[in-house]
Amino acid sequence: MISVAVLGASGRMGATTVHAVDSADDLTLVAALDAGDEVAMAARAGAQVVVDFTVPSATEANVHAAIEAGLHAVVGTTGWTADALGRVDEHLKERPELGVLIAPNFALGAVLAMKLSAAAAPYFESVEIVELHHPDKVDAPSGTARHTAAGIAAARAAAGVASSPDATSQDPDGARGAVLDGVHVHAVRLRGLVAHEEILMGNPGEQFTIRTDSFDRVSFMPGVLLGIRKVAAHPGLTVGLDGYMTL
Ligand SMILES: NC(=O)c1ccc[n+]([C@@H]2O[C@H](COP(=O)([O-])OP(=O)(O)OC[C@H]3O[C@@H](n4cnc5c(N)ncnc54)[C@H](O)[C@@H]3O)[C@@H](O)[C@H]2O)c1
Ligand SMILES: O=C(O)C1=N[C@H](C(=O)O)CCC1
Repeated sequence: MISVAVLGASGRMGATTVHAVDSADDLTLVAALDAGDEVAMAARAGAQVVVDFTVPSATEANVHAAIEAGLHAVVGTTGWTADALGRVDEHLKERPELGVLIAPNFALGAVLAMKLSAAAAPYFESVEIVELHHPDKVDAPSGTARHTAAGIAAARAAAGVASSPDATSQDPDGARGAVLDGVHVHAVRLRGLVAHEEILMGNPGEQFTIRTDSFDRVSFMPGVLLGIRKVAAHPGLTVGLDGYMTL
């Protein structure tokens, strides 16, 4: 039995996670915490693993507090920078037995979309990303889009592929979107959506599109539960759920 505490338990993802953990035979929910609660309360409640679905401004401090408290952490909150990941990596050297999983997207389709787009990207001249989310989301572009762009850029750099062609010389209003690691990313916020991403790739005469859709937050739960079950067996920092999967 794995004892689990959820941070951000009153939020959309936190509440869904509380329900999923409660419904799993091999997991026990020992604490459902939200803003104003200390992470140390999770340890006092007997948690072995904390799950963080909070806000970008709080998640790094929560992870450091979890490490201090001797807890494994499974993190879905977005907004992580390379510097913040580096600080967690450094902190974990003091507690080498602990695992921290930071996954921008736990939906299995999204994990596959990130993996497949990196595999395909060197074979296409042009690559762009469109991410589409509910309008209550606070960060843009999405963590998933950032991770997707980084994977695509690394794969293209390793293969020596040139930048996507683009003759745009006038874009006073930023219509070409954000550029992350050299990849254009467009963010849509629309009532009715949950979480969606389309990766578009083009060559002369052909287009290849990878699309992943989360219509409901239950789509993230198999990945979250996989993370909770495996985090103790993966000491150190892992970024991306694919680090726990054979793909
Ligand atoms: N990795 C994934 O698969 C995945 C999926 C969906 C959402 N997300 C991300 O998860 C995060 C949460 O999304 P959401 O839609 O549930 O947001 P939300 O706004 O519904 O919930 C956030 C909750 O965190 C609480 N909170 C704020 N500061 C806190 C703190 N210091 N300690 C504890 N709780 C705190 C808030 O009170 C709120 O209840 C976002 O960053 C979102 O992008 C990731
Ligand atoms: O609803 C959100 O917010 C989501 N955030 C993650 C992201 O930024 O990629 C994952 C999908 C849902």
